[in-house]
Amino acid sequence: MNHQIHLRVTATKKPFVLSYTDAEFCLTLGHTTRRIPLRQVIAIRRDGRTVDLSYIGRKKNGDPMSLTKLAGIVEDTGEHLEDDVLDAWMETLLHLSYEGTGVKRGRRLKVIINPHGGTKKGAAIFDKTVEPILRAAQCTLDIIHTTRGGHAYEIAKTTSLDYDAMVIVSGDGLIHEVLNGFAHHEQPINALRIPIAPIPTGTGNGLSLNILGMADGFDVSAAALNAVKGLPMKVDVFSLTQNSKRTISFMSQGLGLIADLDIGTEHMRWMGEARFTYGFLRGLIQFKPCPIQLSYKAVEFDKDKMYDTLQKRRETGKVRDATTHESPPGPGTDGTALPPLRYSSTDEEGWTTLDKPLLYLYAGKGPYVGRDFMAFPVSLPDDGLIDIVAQEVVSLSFAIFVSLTECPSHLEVRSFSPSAGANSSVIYFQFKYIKAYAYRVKPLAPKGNFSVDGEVFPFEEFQVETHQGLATLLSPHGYYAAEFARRSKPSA
Ligand SMILES: Nc1ncnc2c1ncn2[C@@H]1O[C@H](COP(=O)(O)OP(=O)(O)OP(=O)(O)O)[C@@H](O)[C@H]1O
Repeated sequence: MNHQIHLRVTATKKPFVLSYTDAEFCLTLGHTTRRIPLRQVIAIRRDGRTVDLSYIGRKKNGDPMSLTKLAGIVEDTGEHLEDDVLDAWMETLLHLSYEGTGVKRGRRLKVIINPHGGTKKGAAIFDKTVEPILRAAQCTLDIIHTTRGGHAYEIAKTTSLDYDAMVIVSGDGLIHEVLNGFAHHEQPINALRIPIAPIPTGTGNGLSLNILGMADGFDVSAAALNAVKGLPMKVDVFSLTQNSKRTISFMSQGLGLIADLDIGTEHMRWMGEARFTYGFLRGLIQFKPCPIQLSYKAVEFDKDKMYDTLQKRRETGKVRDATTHESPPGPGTDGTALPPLRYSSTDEEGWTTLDKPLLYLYAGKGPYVGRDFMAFPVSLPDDGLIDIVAQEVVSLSFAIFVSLTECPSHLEVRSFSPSAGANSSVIYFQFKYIKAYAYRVKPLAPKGNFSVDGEVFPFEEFQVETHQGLATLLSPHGYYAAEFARRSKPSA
């Protein structure tokens, strides 16, 4: 169909000319044309000859995304545009914008809002910015505000399974609760198939950064668009077993300096992100080895191979044709139980034990664990592996030297990460970077900090193993959006 519509919006001297191709919606006024990817068009409807169009876009490059609603009266230029032709034109536009990109129209969404997350603005941000987008896209909303810690866990545990996605208006803490609620659902496998779409209003919004990338990771309109138009992306999660209790972790487990940064500076929240810089410097001065023994069932140590696999995944991994989240259950599961654990705490075959003292241990999934902190740069959503970063004490001074020379402008915690920020790649240095099926930690001292997805856990023996593709996220890309460039190895 090759029609154009002339739409006179109040106060414009000339009518807008609306047209589209298979990929873009074009909005022309005079000599200026705005091109909007069809993925960003969320609604068009008419009442008589008045047409309303809604899309998510940026006012200018570099601006955050926002909802634009354009309403005007269709004008005939020469030949009369019949109503049925106009309807067919609009329907084709909607079809290309939804089904054409593999997305069902008018999703049924469960929305969980934590009014206490981050700066406590989640509810207001939802009302002002997110809900208008979801409503404009004619989604059906079932909205609930949490009233206490643990509430999101209970909601997820008992949720009906017929939602197209669960929209979490909060930070990573609530995602952790929801995934654990799903894991305790009477049909855990089916519950974990409900895709999660985070709206970043917490303190730590690592998942949103990984899904949307650094530019849009904190943009609530981009996140709302993802809830409307994102495609299901399978993602691995971990079972963490400690004292016979099994917890689902989706992002990270940290011990030593890394955990001290988060947990050990809780009382300094008033400092904002500066508390991490403070914690890092304090950790350096204290230079405390982390009293643990690490064992792992490794799959890959070669960082070049990891990088190449990452690139290949990004080139070929775009998810298409994923209108539902109903992939078959994994082997041996009928949806009524979590997959059984593959490794016992005494399993030794194929396991390696590291006998060197560590400054910290950080393991997880998803490149970013927080703003500008790319802990696991070559992490893949669904390789069935956990990325483990272990910093040996012996190489500390070299690591600091390298970190600081790589990122002279970032004299803070992010510089100390195995890979820091969007443009650096420090993984070639003295950090041990391992991809593994599983790992276990035995504390060698009674006291220490241990954080799981940012939450405090007891400093006691634990074991972690991966479950490939067990959970589901909504994603615009089908891969983690974090940009990561390899640099050449430093000369010895
Ligand atoms: N209504 C509520 N009142 C108090 N705490 C709540 C409420 N709802 C959820 N919580 C708690 O808020 C925490 C999660 O917050 P969020 O998801 O924003 O993660 P976060 O960014 O890591 O947290 P925070 O902003 O608190 O640091 C969880 O510990 C959860 O139990």
